[in-house]
Amino acid sequence: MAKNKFNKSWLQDHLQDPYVKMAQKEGYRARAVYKLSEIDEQDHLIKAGMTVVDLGSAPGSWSQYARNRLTELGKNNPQIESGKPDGTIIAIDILPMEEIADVSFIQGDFREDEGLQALEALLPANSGGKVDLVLSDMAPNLSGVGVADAARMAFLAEIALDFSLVHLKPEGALLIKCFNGSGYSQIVESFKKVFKTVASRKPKASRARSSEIFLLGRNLKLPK
Ligand SMILES: C[S@@+](CC[C@H](N)C(=O)[O-])C[C@H]1O[C@@H](n2cnc3c(N)ncnc32)[C@H](O)[C@@H]1O
Repeated sequence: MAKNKFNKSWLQDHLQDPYVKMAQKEGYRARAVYKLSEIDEQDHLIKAGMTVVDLGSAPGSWSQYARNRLTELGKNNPQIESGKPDGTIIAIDILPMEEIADVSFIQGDFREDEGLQALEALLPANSGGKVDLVLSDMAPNLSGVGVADAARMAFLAEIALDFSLVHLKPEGALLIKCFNGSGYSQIVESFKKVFKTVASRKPKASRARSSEIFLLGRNLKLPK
């Protein structure tokens, strides 16, 4: 198909997409928010008082969602100022992200020491620098070469897992985006070594034709 024909049909699909329309109506920056919201509704990921790390956060809909949920939960806590979240959100992306109130954002590469250290410096000291929930919607720029793209995706999954091993609380959780193709079963095996429970999720907002799938690990296996 000619390139501009492909772009036209993508644009048409995008404009007709009910999740795009809903995101615009509800003030979210991306339709991706409905992937996280469906998983959160099913798995009750976000709870009051949590420290949440959002890897690959731009344009920001997952951070917006986390902030909205924590603010909703903050209404039950008299110690939380009205309209403020009961919790902490720290986000990182290579790309710039427009400010979101109460979200600390670092523009940096999570694969690089500099980006990682900037993120670690923001982890709240009052919880010993420990985190309750790591979210990763990180995705590499796709080259179209399946094996190379899968390897880049697998690497992002691996470093999100390494970060979680060091920084999650024992009862913490990690949710990552993967491709259900080459390398996926190895990522699942790595998750099973680290977490007591591992589940895959394909939310309705994740297009059926996409090999995208989300992997959720909960409760770290403590060293014996
Ligand atoms: C699908 S988008 C995330 C959408 C976001 N969850 C939202 O709801 O708005 C994937 C993001 O991952 C980011 N990303 C990819 N590799 C990264 C890396 N190594 N470090 C930081 N961000 C990365 C990309 O720049 C991109 O903005």
